[in-house]
Amino acid sequence: MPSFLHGCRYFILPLFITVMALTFIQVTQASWQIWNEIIERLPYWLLSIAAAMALQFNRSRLAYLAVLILVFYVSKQSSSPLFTAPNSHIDELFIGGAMVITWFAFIKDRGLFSSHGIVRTLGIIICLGLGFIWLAAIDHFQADIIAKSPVNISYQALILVPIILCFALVFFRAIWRANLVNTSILTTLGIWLFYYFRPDYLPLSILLSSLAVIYLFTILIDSYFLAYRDELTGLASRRALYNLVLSLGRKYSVAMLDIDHFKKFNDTYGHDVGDQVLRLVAAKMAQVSGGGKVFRYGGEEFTIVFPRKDAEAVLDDLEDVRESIEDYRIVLREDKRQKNSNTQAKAKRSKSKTAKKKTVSVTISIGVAERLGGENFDQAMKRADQALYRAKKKGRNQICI
Ligand SMILES: Nc1nc2c(ncn2[C@@H]2O[C@H](COP(=O)(O)OP(=O)(O)OP(=O)(O)O)[C@@H](O)[C@H]2O)c(=O)[nH]1
Repeated sequence: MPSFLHGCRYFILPLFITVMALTFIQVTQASWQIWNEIIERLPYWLLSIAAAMALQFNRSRLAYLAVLILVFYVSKQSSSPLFTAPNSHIDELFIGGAMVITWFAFIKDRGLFSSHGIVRTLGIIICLGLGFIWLAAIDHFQADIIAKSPVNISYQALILVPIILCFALVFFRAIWRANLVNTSILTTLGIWLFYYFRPDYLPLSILLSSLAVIYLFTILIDSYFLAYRDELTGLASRRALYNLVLSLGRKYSVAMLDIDHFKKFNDTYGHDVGDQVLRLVAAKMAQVSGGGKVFRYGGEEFTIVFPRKDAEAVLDDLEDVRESIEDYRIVLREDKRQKNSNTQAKAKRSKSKTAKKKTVSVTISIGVAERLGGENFDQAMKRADQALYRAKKKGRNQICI
């Protein structure tokens, strides 16, 4: 389960913005009616661009959804019998569509032009088919169900059953795995169902164009994070550091931080525990005071840049970081293989849970340097690196200028 902040960023905020934007568009309807002709064409362009971008950035689920929605829009706009025929099965189409969207919430992004592509196409056909089967079953057993049900159950309520189920599944998935793609898929289902229940609230062209814009934003923001965030620790990456350098003034300090004896630590506890420790140490560093900006430079090395500060001024902030890491007792997570062992072992473990909880700790060494007149960032960083080397030489777990 993601943290509250993570959930706000990837789930609550995007949904809130979407609802506010659609409400705003609805309220200001009168002012954009004159653009209707252009607005009706927007979904063709935006959905095609979203599909192409999603494909380019390996977001195949969004690519599929964009194409399916585009086909749906074409069918709604077209007068050809090929497209108007499904419109007489609107309930089936909406239930099937809801199932397709739900299925996409649970599968992974995979190459479109591979065996996965065939499986996904088959899945779409099956989900759409299930919509038809469900309604045929309702038609067939309706009388029986209504007669045997202890509560008064209507035809509409029976249609709602799979829709509510789909929505609940996608909703909880989006909370559990809070990321922009899952939130986009939830929004797709929300808009899909909203159009089914309230088709007159907003034109379809507006709803689908909004979806395309949401997909484009998702791809854009995801790509930004991919380029500028370190995946393991969630800190800004080295590329982001060099981006910051472009906007640094003349006065700043740079600190290089390195976990002590991390090779030994990895060798003793394994690489997975090493990763876990890297994440926790990074989280402690991210709390640095004094306006420091933290980056994962690479491996077990981190960089903190303090704009507009000299080295003396940041010593206390860095000392706080060093101490907080030294004092931090890291509780090791259970090994997955251990978790799967038999129930007897589990019972034994739970009995001595608190007693046997394994904790480890690490220390860091820090080298810090302020920019001297005429120096560029690399030169200042090199001196911070030399200071770090001195801190290691002097016995580690300390700061050197
Ligand atoms: N678990 C894990 N280990 C990493 C990662 N990146 C680098 N390492 C390990 O970090 C260790 C760095 O070791 P060294 O550079 O020899 O330094 P050290 O053992 O920390 O010793 P000192 O720096 O001299 O205190 C290597 O064993 C790398 O494999 C990572 O992403 N995850």
